Amino acid sequence: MPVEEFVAGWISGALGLVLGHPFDTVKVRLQTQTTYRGIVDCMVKIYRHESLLGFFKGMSFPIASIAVVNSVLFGVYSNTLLVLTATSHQERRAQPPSYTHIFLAGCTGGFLQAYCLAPFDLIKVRLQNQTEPRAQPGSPPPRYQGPVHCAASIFREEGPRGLFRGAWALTLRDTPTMGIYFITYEGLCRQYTPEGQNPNSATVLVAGGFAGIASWVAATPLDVIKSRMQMDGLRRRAYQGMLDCMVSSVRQEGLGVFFRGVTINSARAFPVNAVTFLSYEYLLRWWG
Ligand SMILES: C[N+](C)(C)CCCC[C@H](N)C(=O)O
Repeated sequence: MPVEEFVAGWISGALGLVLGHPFDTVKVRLQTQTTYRGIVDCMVKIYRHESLLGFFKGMSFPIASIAVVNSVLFGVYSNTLLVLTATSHQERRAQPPSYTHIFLAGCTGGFLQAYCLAPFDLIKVRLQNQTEPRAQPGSPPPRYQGPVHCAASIFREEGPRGLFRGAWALTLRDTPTMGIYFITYEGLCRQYTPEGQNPNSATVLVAGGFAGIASWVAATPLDVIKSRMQMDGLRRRAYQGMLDCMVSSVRQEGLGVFFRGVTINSARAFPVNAVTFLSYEYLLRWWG
């Protein structure tokens, strides 16, 4: 099994992640809290109240986990294509796989990475939602002091299954939308590249950026439900399950609730995924 794809997936994922984390914090807050009037209001409040560091809450864990998550995604994607089409990464420019195969490989990668991502994503969301400023003498400490403390507290208070809260919603969110992700990327690359050649950097950046946007727009409704399920169970359970969460969110906030955070998600998705695909492609060409 070729391993370069796993390593390239890891490095490219980490580069994209740091760039996108501040957007991600704003997104999670807009989706789960009602105190902010919009993107700008949320940014100003985070900055005033928590300083620049507020934007980077919950980042250390994703950085550690992206090694597993993004390498599973890209590694499984590429190796599934190898099984389906019997072509290696190097051969795929000359013999491009069909869109059905690309979609299936993307869904497989998305499905498997969702399980690795679930506990890390839960901890990220819980930490991002702590609005307390940095510890000051005399002020009560925040509920979770850091990722490890957060994981241990969830384990203690909500049991081992608590670490997988929201995992179902996450899997449903990622399986089809990772198919969309790779189809959009390949489709745009093929559109702007003469047959048999490698796409140039500008094409890779733009195709990667739009792949990120397309898959995130499709993923946003379940992303909102996922974040809410993850925050549930902190004090008392508000939702009986995913369906109940959907129904009561729509009842209280209208259908628009499914698109909370879509603007900020797209603004984040373009640079993050442009950088992810560019570094992925170049690392593989460089090794290959
Ligand atoms: C499938 N879904 C839309 C959830 C994600 C697609 C892009 C994944 C990328 N690592 C990012 O963080 O943007």
